[in-house]
This record gives sequence, C-alpha cells and structure tokens, in this order.
Amino acid sequence: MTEQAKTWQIALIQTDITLGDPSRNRDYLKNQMEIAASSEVKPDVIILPEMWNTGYALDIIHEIADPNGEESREWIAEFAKSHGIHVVAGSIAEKRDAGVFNTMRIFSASGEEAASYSKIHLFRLMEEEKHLTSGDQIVSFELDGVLAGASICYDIRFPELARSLSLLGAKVLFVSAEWPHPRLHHWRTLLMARAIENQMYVVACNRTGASGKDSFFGHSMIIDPWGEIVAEGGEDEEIVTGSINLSLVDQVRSKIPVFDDRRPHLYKL
Ligand SMILES: NC(=O)CCC(=O)C(=O)O
Repeated sequence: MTEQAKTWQIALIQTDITLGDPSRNRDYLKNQMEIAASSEVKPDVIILPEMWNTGYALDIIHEIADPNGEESREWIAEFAKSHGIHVVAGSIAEKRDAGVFNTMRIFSASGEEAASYSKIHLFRLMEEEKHLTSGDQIVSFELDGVLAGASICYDIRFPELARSLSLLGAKVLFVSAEWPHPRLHHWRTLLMARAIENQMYVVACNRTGASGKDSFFGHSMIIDPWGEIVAEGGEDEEIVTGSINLSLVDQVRSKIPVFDDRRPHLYKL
C-alpha cells in the first residue's frame, strides 16, 4: 500500500491506574488491550496512557519502577507480535543506573521495539523533577513507513518539540498523558494547536480516575491535521477509537504551505 492511501485504525486505551501497583495495572491493561484487539474493526495502532505501571507513586518510585523496562517490554512485544498491532506503549516508570525515567516504548506489529523516548520536560506541579530523571533526546520512529513522533503529557506545552518532530517529517504526534482537572481547556487547546500549526495528526491518550489530590479527566483525542476532532473520549474509562488517513497530512500541507513559508532566520528560539 502506498503511503498516500494509508489509513490507520487507532484504539486509545483510556483507563484508570492503580497507584503503586504495577502487576495489577499490567493485568488490567492487558485485558483492555485484548478487548481492543478483538473489536469488530481491529486496530492498527494501540496507544496507552502515561506512567501506567505505577501512577504517580513518586515516594516509592525507585522501589517499584520496572528495571530497564524489561518486564513491560517482554509482554508488550509479545502482544504486538501475536496480534499484529503496533503498540505505542504509553509510558512507564523505568529504573536505570542513572535514575528513574518516564519512558515511552514503541513496538511495531512484528514485535520489534521501534523506539523509546524518555520524557524531556518534567512537570514540577506533580513533583516529577524531585524523583525522576529527564530524557535528553527527541525521538521519531517509523511504523509502516510513516514517520511519527513521541511525546508525554507536559511536553505538549512546548511547541518546539512538536515543531522539531514535524520538521523531521513526522506526520503523527503520539501523546501519552496523566493530565488532571482543572486544565481540560489547556489539554484540548494545546493538542489542537499542535495539530493545526504542524499540520499533523495528534493522537493523545489520557488516563481517568483519581489519585491523591489529582483527578484525571480522560478526553483522549484524535485530531486531524486541519484541527478537526476525529474522536474524543468522555471522563470515564473507555476505549476511544477512530481512523486516520495519512494522505490528509500532505493535502493540508499543500493547501496552506506553512513549512515553505517559515522564516527561521528571524526566529529567536
Ligand atoms: N503528567 C503531566 O505531565 C501533567 C501535565 C499537566 O497536567 C499540565 O498541565 O501541563
């Protein structure tokens, strides 16, 4: 299939997360992914929320984070391969020698790990910077020959990241999040802005439920490169689905040639 004709059916697993209980979260999520995989219209891509293994159990994060992400990598790669589905595996708390990272891993439908991205902007309002180590790389990856970019939650407040990824050629921005009330307006507006300004699809999966003082509103979204909402979840747990047509990216980019009209020598970044 040429890229021009390519469409992806997407399933966003918008779930609650149990604080500090990786094995319960794994089992629950596995079950949700099985349900998504067996739906009438089989997804090409499944995406999960942020820090789904532990939630923001930051006080004990060094004890419960997945060492090198190994346990999670093993079962997700196996899931991707056995179902023939790409998995943008949200993010997990992952323990390495340098500290605990908030890391997204991406698996192709053959079960290969396509890329991994560790959150580069740590969110002070939830004290990430006190407990986590930030990543130091922007990450793009290819699925079915389509270039996509990785981002995690607070990252969407930094237009430089999505712009850098779109300049690399990314046509889809995947976002995994634990984004709480009362900032629903910011979430929706920022996601829409990233889609419109970069003329790319934005596929964003947020969790539901409550944890400590935070309550998470879901509203996972798929937004097309023209800024139209393809799908949006409510506030409760659900599997949000929608289809994206990658040829729309080129159509929008040729209708309003933003990338040709940029004046980078005038910008101070
Ligand atoms: N987990 C996060 O990065 C939350 C970001 C957030 O809530 C925001 O307002 O930004």
